[in-house]
Amino acid sequence: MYTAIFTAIIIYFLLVAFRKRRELLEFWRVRRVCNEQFEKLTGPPAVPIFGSTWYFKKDPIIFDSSVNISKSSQYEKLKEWIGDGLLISTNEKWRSRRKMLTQTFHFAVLKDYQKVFTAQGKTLVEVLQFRADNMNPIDILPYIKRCTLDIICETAMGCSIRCQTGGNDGYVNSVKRLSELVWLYEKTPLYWISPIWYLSGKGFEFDKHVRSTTEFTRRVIENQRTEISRKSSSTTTENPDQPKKRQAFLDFLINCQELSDEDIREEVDTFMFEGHDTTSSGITFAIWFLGQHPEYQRRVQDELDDIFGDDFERHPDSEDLQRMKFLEQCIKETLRITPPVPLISRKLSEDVKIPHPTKPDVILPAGMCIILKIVSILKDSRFYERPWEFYPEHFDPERVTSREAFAYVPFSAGPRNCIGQKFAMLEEKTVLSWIFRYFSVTSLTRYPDDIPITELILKPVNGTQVILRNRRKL
Ligand code: HEM
Repeated sequence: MYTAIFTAIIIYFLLVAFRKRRELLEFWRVRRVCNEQFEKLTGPPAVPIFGSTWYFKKDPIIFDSSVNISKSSQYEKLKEWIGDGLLISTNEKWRSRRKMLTQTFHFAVLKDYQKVFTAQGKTLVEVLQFRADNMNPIDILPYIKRCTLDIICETAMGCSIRCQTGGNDGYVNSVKRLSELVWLYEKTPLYWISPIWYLSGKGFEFDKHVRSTTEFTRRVIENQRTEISRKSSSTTTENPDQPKKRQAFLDFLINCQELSDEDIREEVDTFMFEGHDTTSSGITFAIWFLGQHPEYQRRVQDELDDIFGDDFERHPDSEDLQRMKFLEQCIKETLRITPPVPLISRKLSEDVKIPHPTKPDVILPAGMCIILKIVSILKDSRFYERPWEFYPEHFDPERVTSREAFAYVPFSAGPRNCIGQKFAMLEEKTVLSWIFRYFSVTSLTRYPDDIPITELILKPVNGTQVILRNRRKL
């Protein structure tokens, strides 16, 4: 019996090795070159440490390379869900999509999205009002997450799933569970063996959620196509008195006509993934930090009171948002200490030469996967005088102008930087302005005691327990 099981396992591994023979040969070649190169470096032989990631900024290098733009195998599981869209694709496909999609973040389009941020931010504070003035703390993260999900659904797909007020739990839970399962897969090498992934039940669960989210997106695309063609064949002229419907990201993709439904599905799901967990982490950490620093919170509230007085209903417009300068500094400082995307990785398409200060150059060979540790770059004491503290003064205008551009990379940098960074900053500013107009916040846990942990997106290990007090007399 045992011999049979053992033989079956051996046969399975031999078959896998045969199917993957090219990858294995490539792996041994890269490993041999790396070992030769690493011998030139100081440090324990088994753990080659490349000095500081600062090397990657200099000369050849990775961030601003227009050649080394391919993502590593770490993104493969994610690909089964979001497909080969802008985040994962490479070479010509990525270049043409990037050019096309850049238009959807044009200033005029962002202005339309801004209306969604404002409306959903207002719903958030209305929901939270029922939890304020209560001595029991709440974990703020799930509330913010539902708000950012509502925002991304409406801006990306033009449909409202109203999860802040209890709607469409199925889709929301699937998106949440998929992010968890992708991370679990990445950090557990045993799950990379397909039978173990499926025998554990996780594989089937993952496939089920992939089916349900992608079917949801496909249905929305189909409905939107029908709506667009109904309108174009309709003979009735538009009523000029009726407000014009906002264009969603999806409308733009459908109107492009170069993309198939599956191409559109990939891009919409990529935006759904990249565009809500990241901003919910950024907003939550900002609330948490300001709740630990009453002096900075007071400054933010003074700035907001200067803009809105005691009017709690007025929606912020672009001019108001531009005036929230100190709030912006706090958002940037939060993204510095706790960057929602702490690590990114690349598979090198060509050799990269790294000049070594005392020894011959080090060569990172083509084919090697490297990790860029954004979270460490942002704590470099050469550029931040208090690297481990929440200190929004790091973003005083005179300090910013004297700093190297590549020292601040929460949105990555170079050609593969985050296409949604302006969207994200506007969204964070709008939602946070509602929160601090309505509430004073006290955080019950402190940084660094409550350690931010790396999942796909950074999160505080014990959640974000806060107490909210209404600033408005009800
Ligand atoms: C605070 C919020 C955000 C942070 C910190 C962030 C950070 C990043 C980072 C570090 C990358 C590079 C990833 C890599 O190289 O693997 C990236 C790429 C990307 N982000 Fe964001 N992001 C944020 C919000 C958003 C939003 C709101 C959207 C969409 C609405 C978005 C869409 C994308 C896309 C599509 C890419 C791939 C771009 C490409 O490869 O050309 N992100 N983001």
